[in-house]
Amino acid sequence: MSSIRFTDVTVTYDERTVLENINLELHERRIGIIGANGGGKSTLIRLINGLGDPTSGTVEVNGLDVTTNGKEVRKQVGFVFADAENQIVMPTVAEDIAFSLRRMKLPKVERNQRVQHALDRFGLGAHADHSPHLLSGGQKQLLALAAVLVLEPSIIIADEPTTLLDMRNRIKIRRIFDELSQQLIVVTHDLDFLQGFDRVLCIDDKRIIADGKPDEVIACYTSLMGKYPH
Ligand SMILES: Nc1ncnc2c1ncn2[C@@H]1O[C@H](COP(=O)(O)OP(=O)(O)OP(=O)(O)O)[C@@H](O)[C@H]1O
Repeated sequence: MSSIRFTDVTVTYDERTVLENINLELHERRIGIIGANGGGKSTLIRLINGLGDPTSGTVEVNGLDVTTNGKEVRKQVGFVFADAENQIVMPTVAEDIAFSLRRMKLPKVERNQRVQHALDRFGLGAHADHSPHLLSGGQKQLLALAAVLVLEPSIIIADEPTTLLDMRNRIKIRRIFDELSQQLIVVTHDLDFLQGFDRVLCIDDKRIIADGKPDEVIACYTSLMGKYPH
């Protein structure tokens, strides 16, 4: 299993500290991250593939410092954005999935097979030749996941991957996630989705305030939410 290590990580934007002195080792296969809006969840996961740099401290992925080895780390870490629209680069759904495979320089036959498998797996086959921009919000979310999973990265990070999905697709994504052998880190407000995960972290006020099995961390988060004024 892959390994991610945060050592004394602080992130400050315009003199406002968003994460403070985070020390963390992530080895488990399925890890969830929850917490209040604006708490620093996306900031934390973006550090794992160098989408942001720590203001101080280090983040390592499989022994590589992310700040100095960004390119190598990004080959190992697939990132699914919360706004799937950000990930669309090609004129058709099939080409969009194929695009991410280009840099792997696979033989054409294998590339086509992988694209077809991804289209089938995510129920997008009927839309293969359509413009991704014409897909529904949930279908775009499925496409964004497909385009990352097709690369088979050793770590997959997904920022709120189920927000726009109907129940059927949510169950489908959960099943796909359960079948993955890779390490998976999911930021979500969908607490039920985390049942059965190996570890959940709750982030609030710059720090990790709970870290453990889903039930105990969700209980902590629920009680925290109750303390906010309505
Ligand atoms: N590039 C940036 N420049 C300035 N401030 C930023 C930047 N990125 C994030 N922030 C701020 O950092 C704080 C944490 O944002 P972040 O997106 O990490 O929170 P989050 O826990 O993922 O929130 P949500 O649940 O709403 O998605 C927010 O107050 C946000 O405004």
